[in-house]
Amino acid sequence: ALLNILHYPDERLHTVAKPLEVFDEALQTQIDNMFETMYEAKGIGLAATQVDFHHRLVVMDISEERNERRVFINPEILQKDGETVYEEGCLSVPGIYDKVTRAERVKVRALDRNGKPFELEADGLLAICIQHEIDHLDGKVFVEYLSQMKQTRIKTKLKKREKQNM
Ligand SMILES: O=C(O)C[C@@H](Cc1ccccc1)C(=O)SCC(=O)c1ccccc1
Ligand SMILES: [Zn+2]
Repeated sequence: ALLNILHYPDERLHTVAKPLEVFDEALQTQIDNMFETMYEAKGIGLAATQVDFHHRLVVMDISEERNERRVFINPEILQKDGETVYEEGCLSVPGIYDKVTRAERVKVRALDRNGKPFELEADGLLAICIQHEIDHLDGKVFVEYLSQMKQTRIKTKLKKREKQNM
């Protein structure tokens, strides 16, 4: 089922997600609904926070063919190195793209959808996306890296658009 994606500056996007402890059928449904929502919204990642589910769960597919599903549960970044700048977007901040500086490579440990631990060394867009999604789980949206002036302009712009769409 398609889930509703929260739009910035919705306060719920600043919630810090709790670790996932229960691996039941409901979780599998939540994961499948998040993939369906991410693909429909043409995203390459989606954090549970964005669909108002405040547990540490991220789905991702950065492949061109849209057929390489990745699930990260209770993800932790073990190592960061290098620095890279990328023009990011966010499904919770539609139509806004801006440059963000992040670590070029990350080593991440997480659980897969069956609760099995794994470690991954990532670079490129995968590393950027992992950092962007874990920020969401920590209640952080990429626009918060931009200047105050830009953040104010973005809030005003999105507020106006929300009012028009009422
Ligand atoms: O809001 C999200 O978490 C999804 C977000 C993930 C992301 C995109 C680009 C850089 C970092 C993280 C998106 O998928 S936004 C969709 C989009 O604009 C985009 C898609 C592919 C590459 C770049 C941007
Ligand atoms: Zn985002």
